[in-house]
Amino acid sequence: MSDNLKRAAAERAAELVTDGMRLGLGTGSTAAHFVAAIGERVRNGLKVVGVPTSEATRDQAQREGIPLSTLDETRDLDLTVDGADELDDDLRLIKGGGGALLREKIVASASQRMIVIADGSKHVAKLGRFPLPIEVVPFGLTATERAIARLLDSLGMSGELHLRHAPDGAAYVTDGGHFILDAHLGRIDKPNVLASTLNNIPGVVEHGLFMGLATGAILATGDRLVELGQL
Ligand SMILES: O=C(CO)[C@H](O)[C@H](O)COP(=O)(O)O
Repeated sequence: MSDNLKRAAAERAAELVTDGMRLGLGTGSTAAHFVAAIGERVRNGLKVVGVPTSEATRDQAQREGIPLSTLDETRDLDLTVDGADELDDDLRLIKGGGGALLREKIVASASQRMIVIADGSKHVAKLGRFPLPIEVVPFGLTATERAIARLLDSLGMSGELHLRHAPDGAAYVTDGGHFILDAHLGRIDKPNVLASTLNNIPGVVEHGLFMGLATGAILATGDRLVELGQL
């Protein structure tokens, strides 16, 4: 996706922000355009407070001069704007390509509205082409991996689980100190069932299926912005 398309979706989302809003600030290259757009508006007098979904977003928002808070101080958010790796017609998402799924899901869950910003190619008929990130505790990694594989098998799904690595070759570690297993499933026929059962496995901290959280989406295609759900 070209950076211009990401920016276009992000700038449309920034138009939804009004004085006094408590914002969830997403993570990733598309969300970074939103944070930049809000930063510019803050420098021009907009009064908002942001709760970042990752240390990377916190650093960027601080550089932009956006006043920040935590979910402990600011429990209810008005609007979260975040990217996604995939979304379907029902606004069900796969997130976590950037590794921030746990905080992203906590922040989205504390928000009245969650708007997804993405390019049109992320809009799919069926979720699962993008590997599903599953955040797991390092302790008992192999046992957790086997339990996930058994669950997938019992749901009639197959696919490989790959431990995510950082560019230096070491295991990728999330902001919460966990590992990520990327589940290469190809397609997810029943995302609701997979989402609820994955959470029952000890060792699984969270997964990248976001069900019933996004309320709207702004998708940038080559020549226009497509809006889904409620903005
Ligand atoms: O879920 C995410 C991070 O955990 C991102 O929102 C997702 O990976 C999309 O990123 P990008 O906007 O860079 O394509």
